[in-house]
Amino acid sequence: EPKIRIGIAGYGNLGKGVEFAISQQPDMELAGIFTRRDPDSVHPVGDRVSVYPLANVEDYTEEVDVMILCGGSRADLPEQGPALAKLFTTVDSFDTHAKIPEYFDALEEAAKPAGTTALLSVGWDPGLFSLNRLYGETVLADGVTYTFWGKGLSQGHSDAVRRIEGVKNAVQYTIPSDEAISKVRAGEQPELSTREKHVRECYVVLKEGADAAAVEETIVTMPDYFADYDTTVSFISEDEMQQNHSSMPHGGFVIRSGKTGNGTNQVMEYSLTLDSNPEFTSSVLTAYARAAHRLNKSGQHGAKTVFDVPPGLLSPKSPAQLRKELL
Ligand SMILES: NC(=O)C1=CN([C@@H]2O[C@H](COP(=O)(O)OP(=O)(O)OC[C@H]3O[C@@H](n4cnc5c(N)ncnc54)[C@H](OP(=O)(O)O)[C@@H]3O)[C@@H](O)[C@H]2O)C=CC1
Ligand SMILES: N[C@@H](C[C@H]1CC(C(=O)O)=NO1)C(=O)O
Repeated sequence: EPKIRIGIAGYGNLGKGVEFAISQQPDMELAGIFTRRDPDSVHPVGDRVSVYPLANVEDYTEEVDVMILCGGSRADLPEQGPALAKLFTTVDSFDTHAKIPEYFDALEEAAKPAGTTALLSVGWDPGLFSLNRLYGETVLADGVTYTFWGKGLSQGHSDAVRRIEGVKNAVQYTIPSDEAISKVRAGEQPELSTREKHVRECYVVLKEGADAAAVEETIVTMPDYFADYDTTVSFISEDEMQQNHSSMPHGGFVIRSGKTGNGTNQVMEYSLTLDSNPEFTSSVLTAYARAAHRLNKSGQHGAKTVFDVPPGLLSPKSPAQLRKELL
């Protein structure tokens, strides 16, 4: 079996994580990195990795089996996703939850006629948490589901703030409400609004001469990202950013508490504790790249989500080997 040739579109936290993840896969090789910046300004981990201008990506359709899209969900993927799905089988981590249906349609429109396969919203949320919410609500039909994130750094929210005019650098931490979590764990099945479950803390380095009040207002009112949350914004120096906010831990859990029989209590839980959000997310993207390649080869074209991917396709092991490992 020839190795699956992976391309990376966009070299940031995720792009670097995918480069690491590929090196852990026996059946994959990195065909190249594609960036909108000057390729000479981008320094991969591996010293023999080719870096190309994204503008020339059409020249590489014969060299790449699966392109993993590592751009930002708010400003990059809405344009890059459909454009690249016309050329390649793709996997991305699109996470602007409210816009997933319209993004799905745009990818379907691009991939179907092109005979490519576009796996969208792969990661942990959306992604593995989505799967576990589905398992919970289908297995425990009578019940309630809760998702809590953090305390940790949300890459989607951090990226969204970094794109605001006047912002030089930014990170966003998501903090869950301990009170809400304890009510859920006590089995109280509370009704919780978005605002009652998490608060968001942003740390921002401004560009020279930027208007702090205008940046703060843009953040706290940002639809789909901050408008529904209590959000604080602190302005710090680049030194403070480098000293205090260089690691990207995160995590969280999905919990389904329900009843079976004559009111028997049952609880399902899936949790993550991540020292590196991007490296974990990149590992999910890379496993799903294997599945995307197989789906495409079997004629499954168009847009797909994690709900459409049989789990066995993620594994480098044969179906026969997996069957031996069911228990
Ligand atoms: N579904 C999920 O569970 C998760 C989803 N995500 C998603 O992943 C997205 C990407 O996150 P992340 O990798 O942290 O984003 P980054 O900000 O690190 O990178 C986004 C893009 O910005 C460009 N870039 C990166 N570094 C620089 C730089 N120093 N100067 C200029 N441009 C730069 C790159 O494009 P180029 O190389 O072309 O310049 C890159 O593709 C997030 O927006 C989020 O939506 C993240 C985590 C989990
Ligand atoms: N997509 C998130 C992954 C999780 C984290 C999160 C949040 O903190 O709001 N929501 O979903 C990310 O970009 O890190």
